[in-house]
Amino acid sequence: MLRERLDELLAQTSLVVTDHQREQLVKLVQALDKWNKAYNLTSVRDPLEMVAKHIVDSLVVSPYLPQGSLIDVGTGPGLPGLPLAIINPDKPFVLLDSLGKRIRFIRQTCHELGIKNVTAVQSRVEEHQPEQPYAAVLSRAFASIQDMLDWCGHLTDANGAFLAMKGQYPEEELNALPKNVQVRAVYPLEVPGLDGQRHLIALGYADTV
Ligand SMILES: C[S@@+](CC[C@H](N)C(=O)[O-])C[C@H]1O[C@@H](n2cnc3c(N)ncnc32)[C@H](O)[C@@H]1O
Repeated sequence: MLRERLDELLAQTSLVVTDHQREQLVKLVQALDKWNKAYNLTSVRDPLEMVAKHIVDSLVVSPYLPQGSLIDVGTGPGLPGLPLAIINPDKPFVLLDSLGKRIRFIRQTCHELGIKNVTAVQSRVEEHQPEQPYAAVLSRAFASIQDMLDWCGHLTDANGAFLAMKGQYPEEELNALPKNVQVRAVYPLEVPGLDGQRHLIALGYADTV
């Protein structure tokens, strides 16, 4: 059932996802379902619903990821980072959350699914000191855009991007940003299986580009 639902939804996108990656994505849903009972990882309880709400909703961001390393801040149980890492196995991902049980879930799942391009970090984002600046800082359901910029500014450099996944177009949030913040792009996202609007907002600092 899970595999059929995943195939049905992916067929409505232009994403290229191999058979092996589809198997890993299904196993990720099964792991979320299993661990959710003890670890309360997500309020979505029905694994079939997770396919659209968590897996495909994460994957649709893939075409907009830049070259280089990415950090998913406030990743929770690895969303959107784990699905994206599965379909981009050559791209390095850091998945960061302050809650230990979520990071334990990510590490165990990477081990069981053979995911090699993920480093899971337990830390408050404000305290995380990267060895190298990340090419992009990504988040879903993490914070307001202003808070994301305030808390994550040290994670990237002049060329870096902030990629915020949002539902409705966040007009008020964007209008309230200071002048040195540049909205570089707004991508409306189509998520098969989900009603309602989804947007990816790409931001940077205007005086550093
Ligand atoms: C609403 S959840 C979203 C999880 C996931 N991104 C998703 O879309 O399902 C927000 C997550 O951000 C984490 N978080 C909140 N503030 C944080 C901080 N300052 N540093 C690191 N993680 C934080 C929480 O522990 C939580 O797992």
